[in-house]
Amino acid sequence: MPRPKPLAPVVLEVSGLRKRFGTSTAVDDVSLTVRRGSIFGFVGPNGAGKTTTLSMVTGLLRPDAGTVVVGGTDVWAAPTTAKRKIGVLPDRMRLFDRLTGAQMLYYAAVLHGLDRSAARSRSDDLALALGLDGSLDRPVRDYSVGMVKKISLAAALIHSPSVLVLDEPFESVDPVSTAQAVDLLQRFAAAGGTVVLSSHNMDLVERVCDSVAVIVEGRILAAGTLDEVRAGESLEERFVELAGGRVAVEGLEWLTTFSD
Ligand SMILES: Nc1ncnc2c1ncn2[C@@H]1O[C@H](COP(=O)(O)OP(=O)(O)OP(=O)(O)O)[C@@H](O)[C@H]1O
Repeated sequence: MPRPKPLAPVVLEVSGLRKRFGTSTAVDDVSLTVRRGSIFGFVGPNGAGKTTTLSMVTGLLRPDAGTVVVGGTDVWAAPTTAKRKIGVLPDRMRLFDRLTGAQMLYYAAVLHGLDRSAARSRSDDLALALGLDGSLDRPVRDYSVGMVKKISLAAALIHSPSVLVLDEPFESVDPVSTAQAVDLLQRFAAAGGTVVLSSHNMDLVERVCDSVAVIVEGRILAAGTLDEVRAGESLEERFVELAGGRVAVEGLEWLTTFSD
C-alpha cells in the first residue's frame, strides 16, 4: 500500500462543489483535498456523482457552486492555464475515432504544444507501456473497449501533466495491461505527479491508492487516508456499509423457473 503524503503540498483543492440536473442534486457540497505525489481513489455506487464531480474538477462541466483549484490556479476562473496542468481521462469520451491510435496520440500531443519528434517518441513509449504497440496504425473505432481506455489513458498522459484525473481508467482493461498501467501511475506519483482516479474495483483501490473519498448520493461520507477510511475493515466492507448495506433480494422466483 502506498504511504499517504501528509506533509506534501496540496495540489488539488475542491471546495463546496454542487451540481443539480433539473430537480435532482447530483453533487451536494463536495470538498476534497489532494496532496502532491498522492494516488487518490474516488469511489461510490452507480449514480453517486463521481463522473459529475470529476467533470467539474477538470473544467468539462460548469458547477452551480464551489471552486476547484489545481496547482494554485482556479479551474473555472483561468481554465486555459489550469487545463495545461491536468491530464484527463473522461468516462464517456467522444473520440475522433476515425483517426488511428498513432494519429490520436499525435494530435493530443501537438494540441498540448509538443513538437513532432517528442509526440512520436512519447506515443511509442506509451503504446509499449500499455500494450498498444502493434495497434497504433489501426483506426480507434476498430479498437476493443479496453483498447479505447488504454489509448485514452495514453492521450491523457502524453503532455506529462502534473495532475491526472482518470474516470474509471481500468474498466474493461485486462489484468496484464492494468498492472502495467498501475506501474506507470506509481512511477508518475513517485516522481511528484498526482493522480485522482475513480474505480469500482475496491481491491485495486486498496492496492494502489494512499487516500480515498467515498461519495454516496452526491455527498462525501468518508475521506482521508486509506486506513482512516477503511477504519479496520476492508475497503469493500466499509464501502457497502456507507452505501447503505446490501438489499435482500426478494421475489424473483420466476428467475429460476427457466422458460425452456
Ligand atoms: N447530463 C445529465 N443530465 C441529467 N442527469 C445527469 C446527467 N449526468 C449525470 N446525471 C445524474 O447525476 C447523478 C450522478 O451521476 P454520475 O454519472 O456522476 O454518477 P457516477 O458516480 O459516476 O456513476 P457510475 O458509477 O454509474 O458511473 C445520477 O443520478 C445521474 O443520473
